[in-house]
Amino acid sequence: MRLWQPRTRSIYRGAAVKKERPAAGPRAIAVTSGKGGVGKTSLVVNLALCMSKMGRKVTLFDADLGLANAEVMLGIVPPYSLYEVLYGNKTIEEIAVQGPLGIKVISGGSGLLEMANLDRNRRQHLFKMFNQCCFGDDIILIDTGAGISKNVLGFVAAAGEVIIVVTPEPTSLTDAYAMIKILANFRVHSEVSLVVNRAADSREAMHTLGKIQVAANRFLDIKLNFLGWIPEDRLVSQAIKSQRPLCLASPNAHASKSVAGIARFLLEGVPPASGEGFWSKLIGLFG
Ligand SMILES: Nc1ncnc2c1ncn2[C@@H]1O[C@H](COP(=O)(O)OP(=O)(O)OP(=O)(O)O)[C@@H](O)[C@H]1O
Repeated sequence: MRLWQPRTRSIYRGAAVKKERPAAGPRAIAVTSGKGGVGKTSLVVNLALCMSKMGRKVTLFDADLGLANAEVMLGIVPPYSLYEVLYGNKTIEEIAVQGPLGIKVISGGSGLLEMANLDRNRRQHLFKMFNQCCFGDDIILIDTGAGISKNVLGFVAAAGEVIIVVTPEPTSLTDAYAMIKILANFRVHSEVSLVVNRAADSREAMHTLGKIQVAANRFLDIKLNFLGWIPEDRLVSQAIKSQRPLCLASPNAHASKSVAGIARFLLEGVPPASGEGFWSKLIGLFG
């Protein structure tokens, strides 16, 4: 499987160009944050649904170790996780659960911890199963979990694109910057995309973006792409409480419209170059 490299684009949103999916396989996008609780899972879930509404075949890989929040937000209960694939004779297809609008959900669960202990044959086997399960997809969205652990960085490194979610809070900014710094210093990605969540208004969003951009320009060799901002919206919390994703429960909410805009931008931007496949890279990194 091959996947796309991050896009080259200025920090400000520009004219969108229709993007075609490469024949070789899905585009893998890791969504991460540095700090926890900034709205990463909420973005992944709603992005997946918006992309599905736009006619794309989407797999959501819940790689948030121990916190299967994406499933809770979607109101689904996958009976199995990657653990049963590794130790219980299940295939990835068997553990994948159909979510709303036909999105496919793969739960990493405790199997994520076991990936580091696989021998060569089992790694190859797992890679083949991932490929079979996701080959026909357009997009794999990965909810990586927060922090800068080996596990999170493994998923971020394996994906062709990375989105970092940041809020205007100083702690979120600091942690997002720390993540960007690691990606830049270890040359994991030459560019990353940013989404500012929970901003009071566009001014606050731009201010937040500006702070990261100034520091990155000064100290880091990495390109930042701005995908958009999502306002503070009480309907986000209501949707989570009712376990009905925001863009389905309240498609006209401000936050829903913002996520839909981000999905459009991601799908209709400039086509990036192909790269190595997400699953093979991931399994190599963990092996
Ligand atoms: N735009 C928003 N407006 C208001 N509240 C929001 C918004 N986005 C997220 N939240 C709230 O923030 C909380 C955390 O959201 P979420 O679980 O998506 O974050 P996370 O970054 O995935 O967290 P974790 O690090 O635990 O995985 C939720 O309770 C949600 O209601």
